[in-house]
Amino acid sequence: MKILSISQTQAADRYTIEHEPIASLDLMERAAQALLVWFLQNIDPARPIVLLCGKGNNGGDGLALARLLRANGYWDLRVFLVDHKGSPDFEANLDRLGKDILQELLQDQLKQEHFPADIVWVDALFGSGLSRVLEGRYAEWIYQINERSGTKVSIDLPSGLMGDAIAQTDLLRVFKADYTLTFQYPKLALVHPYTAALAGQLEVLDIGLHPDYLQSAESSYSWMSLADIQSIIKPRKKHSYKGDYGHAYLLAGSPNTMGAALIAAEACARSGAGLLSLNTAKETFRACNSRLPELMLQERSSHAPNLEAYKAILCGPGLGQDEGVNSLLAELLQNWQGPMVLDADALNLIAKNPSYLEWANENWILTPHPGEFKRLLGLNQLGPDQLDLGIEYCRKHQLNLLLKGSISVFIESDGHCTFYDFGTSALAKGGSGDLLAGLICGLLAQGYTIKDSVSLGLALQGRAAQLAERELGSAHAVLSSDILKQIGKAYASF
Ligand SMILES: NC(=O)C1=CN([C@@H]2O[C@H](COP(=O)(O)OP(=O)(O)OC[C@H]3O[C@@H](n4cnc5c(N)ncnc54)[C@H](OP(=O)(O)O)[C@@H]3O)[C@@H](O)[C@H]2O)[C@@H](O)CC1
Ligand SMILES: Nc1ncnc2c1ncn2[C@@H]1O[C@H](COP(=O)(O)OP(=O)(O)O)[C@@H](O)[C@H]1O
Ligand SMILES: [K+]
Repeated sequence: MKILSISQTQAADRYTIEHEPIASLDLMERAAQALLVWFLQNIDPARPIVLLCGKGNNGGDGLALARLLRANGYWDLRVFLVDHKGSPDFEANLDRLGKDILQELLQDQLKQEHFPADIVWVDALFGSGLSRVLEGRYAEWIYQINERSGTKVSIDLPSGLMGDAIAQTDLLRVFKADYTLTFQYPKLALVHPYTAALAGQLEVLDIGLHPDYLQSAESSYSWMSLADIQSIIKPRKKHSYKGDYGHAYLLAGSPNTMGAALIAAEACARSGAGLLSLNTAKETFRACNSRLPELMLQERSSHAPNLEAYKAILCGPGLGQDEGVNSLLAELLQNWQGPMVLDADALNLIAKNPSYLEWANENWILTPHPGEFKRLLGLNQLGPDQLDLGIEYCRKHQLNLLLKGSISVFIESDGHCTFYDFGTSALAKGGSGDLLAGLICGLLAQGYTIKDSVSLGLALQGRAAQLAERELGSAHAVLSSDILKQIGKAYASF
């Protein structure tokens, strides 16, 4: 799915109004119906709800939702208005709002009143019409609600978040949502690594905007949904042989960090790769054989072996950074032209030796977490321009970057970005990145394209983590070893 700019989003609304055709007010009603469905599925009708409504169409959505909530058994509602005057659709919905719903002008209540701890705050102050950073009373309200407890739900965009002007966003003047219910397409700020956390959990609601507009709109950002994954998976053939599924080669592990290599290796094997060789320190062979007997082990020396037999390579998990490893990595980077995943210490060694990037090509996939990404860019801190810097890096060196995070972004060598929201907080633990790198390498070995390997790798990692979480009862307790065991069920779930 394409991610549209704010001006394209507004054009999509206008196109739908003109070509469906549908009245703007009826489109707002459809949006409010979609919001209502989410509330019915997620919010207990007994909970107290406060809706904060601005004077534009985002506020209009809030008013329409208040009316529908009341009609569906949500009794404890209060509507706070910024103004009684506003956009035509706002005013029409204010007229439609039953007088039995408590309406107040927003003044000092947020500072002075006590609100119950289980309150639901609905943020309908500003959406895609926000044109500048919030100031004065608006900034003050946002600040006060952010300090309050309760569940916070933003309509379309958290107020204060500029949909696609990331550099202009002041992170302290944005409503901090637990959920953002956005219409039809994700907006860049909702998935961008600098601002995504402000949106909480993102839900994309279909409000039936005209598909022709989306088809013709140009965008270099897209959003992958789990529904897109099934078509990527290649079934395993009955009359097949291990040679049909590729031989993966891992340069990973050292005596103190063998776990990372073994997690990556097991993920690689469970992804379906036919054969797997691990080049690692001799002292670790016993541990490797007992943990993963399927492995073929190769003793590490400072020269790369003949690589002809291999289909894909992964370098980095638990590798260490000593001189022997460094020269071995350099030799591999220079000589190997096939698909290759570079993770962990391989990234740290590239950061220390930027001249290695002269050998880069479109078959390289670098998979940094934010710390590694900073090192690759030579920065102390990642700011609002981090995605642009990543795009520039990919174009300059003609390689691919997977920026990992709670939402991950895959940047291709032509600068196109794909965003993925497949994971869970169970993955916020050592080992998850090794597991992902192993999966991607195993998929590359089976002949999946670079993009499909990344997409399917992320989908398997995310779904397997969800399944492990379900089985163990909580994200807290999930280990990479638990996630590895769920890879089969993750495949079956698509
Ligand atoms: N069109 C459709 O069919 C559909 C649209 N939908 C909904 O409409 C939303 C977009 O609505 P919108 O365009 O009316 O803008 P919105 O975000 O409500 O704010 C505009 C108001 O804010 C003001 N303002 C701006 N910045 C400000 C600031 N820093 N500080 C203070 N004020 C500021 C601005 O005033 P001005 O800039 O003129 O001063 C204006 O009064 C979209 O997000 C979705 O929820 C859905 O119903 C689906 C169908
Ligand atoms: N809160 C989260 N939600 C979803 N995915 C997450 C979250 N935290 C981490 N991840 C994923 O877990 C992996 C962590 O990778 P990394 O930091 O390299 O771990 P390690 O080096 O310990 O293996 C990445 O794929 C990242 O996208
Ligand atoms: K909002």
